[in-house]
Formats: sequence, structure tokens, C-alpha cells
Amino acid sequence: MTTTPSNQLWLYDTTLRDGTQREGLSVSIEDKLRIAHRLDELGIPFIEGGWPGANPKDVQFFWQLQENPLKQAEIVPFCSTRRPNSTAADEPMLQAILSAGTRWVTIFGKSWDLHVIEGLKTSLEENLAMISDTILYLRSQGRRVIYDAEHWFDGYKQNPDYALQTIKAAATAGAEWLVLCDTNGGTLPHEITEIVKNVVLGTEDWGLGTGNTEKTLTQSPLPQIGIHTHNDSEMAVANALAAVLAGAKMVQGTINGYGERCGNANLCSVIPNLQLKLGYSCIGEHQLNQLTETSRFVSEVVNLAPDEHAPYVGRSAFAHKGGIHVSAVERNPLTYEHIQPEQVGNRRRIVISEQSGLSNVLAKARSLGMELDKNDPQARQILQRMKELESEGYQFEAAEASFSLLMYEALGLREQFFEVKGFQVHCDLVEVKETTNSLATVKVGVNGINILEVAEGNGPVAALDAALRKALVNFYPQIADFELTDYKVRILNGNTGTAAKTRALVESGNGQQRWTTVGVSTNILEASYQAVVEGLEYGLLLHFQAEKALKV
Ligand SMILES: CC(=O)SCCNC(=O)CCNC(=O)[C@H](O)C(C)(C)COP(=O)(O)OP(=O)(O)OC[C@H]1O[C@@H](n2cnc3c(N)ncnc32)[C@H](O)[C@@H]1OP(=O)(O)O
Ligand SMILES: CC(=O)C(=O)O
Repeated sequence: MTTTPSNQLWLYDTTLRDGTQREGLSVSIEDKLRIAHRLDELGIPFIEGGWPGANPKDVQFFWQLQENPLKQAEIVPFCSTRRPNSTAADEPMLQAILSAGTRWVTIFGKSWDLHVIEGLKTSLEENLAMISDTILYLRSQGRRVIYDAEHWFDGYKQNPDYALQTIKAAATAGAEWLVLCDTNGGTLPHEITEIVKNVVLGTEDWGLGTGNTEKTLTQSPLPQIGIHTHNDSEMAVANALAAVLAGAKMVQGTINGYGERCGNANLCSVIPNLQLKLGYSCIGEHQLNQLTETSRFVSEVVNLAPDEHAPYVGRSAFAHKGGIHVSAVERNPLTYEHIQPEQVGNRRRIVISEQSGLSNVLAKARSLGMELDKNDPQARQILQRMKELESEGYQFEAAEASFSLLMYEALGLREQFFEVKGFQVHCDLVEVKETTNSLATVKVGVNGINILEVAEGNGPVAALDAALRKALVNFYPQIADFELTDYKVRILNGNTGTAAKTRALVESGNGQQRWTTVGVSTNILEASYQAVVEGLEYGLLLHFQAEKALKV
């Protein structure tokens, strides 16, 4: 038997079960398979795959996984204890988790007397028998058992003796992990600390031993304590850490904190906190730096927008906006960063806005391959111009491409690929059933040649974009690969009625990169036109810069 280091913790991911209990999140079998394999690569040792008896999708998921098994993780099905007054062998749900063909299974049972009496409508003794019989039966079928003590903390606070009897029943029947669940998410960290410490000490007194850390053993007589927390008091991560510091060895959670109601403990925060701050060992270093990518991969697969401000893995987690911050970070990142972003696979970003100082401009210039000096008057001019435009309604933090163009212009490096000499847009709102209800005409000059083009579109901005591309594509064939991927408008001073200014943000792409440009005007079409034109111009700039770099 190999020994496990005392700082070893076991992660248990329940994104595919509790995560899918989040309102608005639904996944196909293929999605579940992709996520399971990704979590396996991240080095998560236990992955809860679903509740096979509860729906056909989860049955299929476990069967399909047998054909393409995980490399290192244990895949675990989840189920309740047997129903009151039945026998475990006759429960179809338990047969379903056996047919999942896994080594480990997770069973949840009631810890809180209120739930036994009012939820299950059975006696306290029968609940103990339900826990015990279910685990004994699964053990007799060769399964290793993780026991989730549902409502553990609420139950313990109401009736500690009974709550302890439930996990003792689970341990005596052969459960190797006793996972204490803050199911309603209402417990605070100091309560978690006290209760987990009591349980860790209490289970030692049972004479069942001090715990097994070898998940690959075929049989362990010794139960270990785990923690499963919910975020209803915004304490899920803090509570998971408190439990570990009090002696828990397994942490359950989900990627991005997805889960029932307000979610579960977010593993994207739990893992780096445990590993980088508290010195525990959860996953390998080369896996920790996959965390940001895993977070974004899962949000993409479940079709939920990533939380840009998420700690550690969010796009803004290491974004510096205030000039004071940028100035200091440029000198030493420790001044405003609690870890190195690369440790979790994230990266530092410098944001340009009215809150910027010269340091932001210099950092941005460097990212564009230009060395500007702090004492160079042009640097100060760029900063002043950007702040003036921001006061008029431009917003460069979301439109870095427009800021780059502004900078190239100030430095006399902005190339004029084309000149728009005029445009007209016509919308026919009578023929609303037509998919193309707008018509745009543009006059563009390229290399001394004037081109007049007309195009239709589903809306005025689409028509304008189409007419511009049509006019330019013969001169710049790469424009055929550009696409307008997003378009947003915001009314800036709505209380001035029709005189209100509009800010248009246009996101464009070329299949490999995306960039955003901005326009502002009292006329929504003029604002959109500015953003569309800068979008095409920036795309061409990227193309020619890449071509030049290849030649060097
Ligand atoms: C804390 C948690 O997150 S636990 C996981 C919760 N997840 C889910 O509920 C998602 C999957 N659930 C489902 O698909 C369905 O609820 C099913 C298939 C499990 C059950 O469906 P139904 O049989 O129609 O029952 P329904 O959902 O109305 O009620 C739940 C039943 O489970 C019983 N139950 C609840 N906890 C337990 C338990 N630990 N052990 C045994 N039975 C339990 C309830 O008493 C109730 O039984 P009853 O209707 O005989 O009184
Ligand atoms: C088991 C579980 O999901 C809970 O108690 O929250």
C-alpha cells in the first residue's frame, strides 16, 4: 500500500449532476461526455456523472462512457437511499446505478430529523435502516460507496445525536466517505469549522479508524470526511475551505459554481485557494494552468456566458484599469496581483479608459510592438485625446481596436486603406415580411478609384456593412473572410429624448481573431457607420501586419 501525503485532498466534481440542477442549464449526452473527458484531463479524481435512475439521458451517458472510458478519474453515479419500507434489492433506481458499471457510487440520505418526518414521512429508525440497507446492498454488489449526508449542518444544529447516528449507520455499513452537505447553503464558515471538527473527532471515537486516502484500494474500513457546500449565503467556497482546515479530505463542487439555486462551491476558486494559498495538493501544476481554459470550455459547452469577473479564471480577474494600478503592476505585478495569472492559465490585461494614466498608454503601445517613452509628448497627447473622446461617450475598454487606430493615427502610422466618400441607407418598414428590408448605397475611394456600390441587408447596419464589403472586396480579397459577429447599441443620455447620443460597438472577426470598434453620434446610423468602417480598417491592418511578420 502506498502512503498518501498528509496535504493530499480529493476533489469531487458534480458539474454533471448538481451543476445541471441550475436553472437555465441543460446538456446533451454528447455535452456530458465532452465535459467528463475535460475534467479527467484536469486531473479531477472523482466525477459525478448524473443520476441514472432519474432520466434516460443519464443511463445512456454511463453506458456510452464505458465505450470511451476516462483516463484517470472515477466516474460516479448518484442516487438516493432506498424508499421507506422497501428493500434495497427491489429498488429500480439502485439497479440503474449498478448497471452504470462503475467502481464507486454515491448515495445521499437524510441527516435532519425534520426531513425524515416531514419529507420522507417515515420514522427516524426507518431512515437509519434505509441508509444502512442501501449501503450494505451496494457493498454486497462490489461497489465502493460515498455517502452524501444531505442537510447535514441544519440537521446537526437541530439534533446532533440523530445526525451523528445517520453517518455512523453509513460508516458501519461500509461507506468510505461521509460527505457533510450544506444543502440549503445557509451555514457560515465559523459554524462549519466547529461542526466539522466535532465530526472528525467524533468519528475517531467510533473506533472505525482514522481514514482511508487510497481511492484505489479495493476495500477500506475507515471513513473519511468530505464537504459539499451551496452558495445561498455566498459562502460556498469559504465554507469548503473552512471544512478542509477543520479536517475534511474531500471537496465537492462544480466548474464555475453551477448548481441548484445560487450554485455550488466553485472549483475554479476552490482549487487554486487550496493549492496556491493553503499548500494542499489537489491536481498537478501542469493541470492547474488548464483551469481558465476548462472554465471557459465548460461555459461554452453548456451555452452560458462566462462570468468575466470570476476570480482566478474570469477575463477581468487580472485586468488593470486604474492608472495607479497599471503604473505599479508594470514595475512589479505583485503590487496589484495576488498570484501570477499564468499559474491558473489566465493572463494580465491592461484596460484603456478615462481612468487611465500614461502607464496604460505605454503598456498598450508595447502590446502593439511600439516603444513609447513616458516623456514623449505624443504619449500624453494620446492619453488626452482618449479621455476627451471618453467624455463624449466613446468607451475604449470594450473597443481596443478603435484605441489602437487612435494611437496609430496620433503617431502618424495610420494607413488609409480606403476613404468613404458618402453613404445612404433606405429602410422599407412596410414590407416587413421581407428578410432584407434595408438598402445601402456607398461611395468609396481606393487608390484614386471611386466605387459606387449598393447592397441589401436584414437591417440598415447589415446593409451598410454588405455594401462596404462589396465595394472593397476586389481591392482587398481578404475582406471576404471578415464577418460582423456582434453589434450592440447603447443610448448614452436617454433623458434628452431624440437628441440622445448613441454608442455603437461592433465586434468583427476573421475566423482566427476578433476585435471590437466603437462609434458615437446623436445619429444611430452615423455611430454604427463609424464602428463598421473602423472594424474593416482594423481587420485589414491585422492582415497586413501578419503578412509583414511572415516576410521578416
Ligand atoms: C440535495 C439534492 O440535490 S438531491 C438531488 C436532487 N435532484 C433531483 O431531484 C433531480 C432528479 N430527480 C428526479 O428525476 C425525480 O425527482 C426522481 C426520479 C428522483 C423522483 O421522481 P418521483 O418518483 O416522481 O418523485 P418526486 O420527485 O415527486 O419526489 C421525490 C421522492 O423521493 C423521496 N426521497 C427524497 N429523498 C430521499 C432519500 N434520501 N431516500 C429515499 N427517498 C427519498 C421523496 O420522499 C419523494 O418520494 P414520495 O413521492 O414517494 O414521497
Ligand atoms: C447531495 C447534495 O447535492 C446536497 O445535499 O446539496
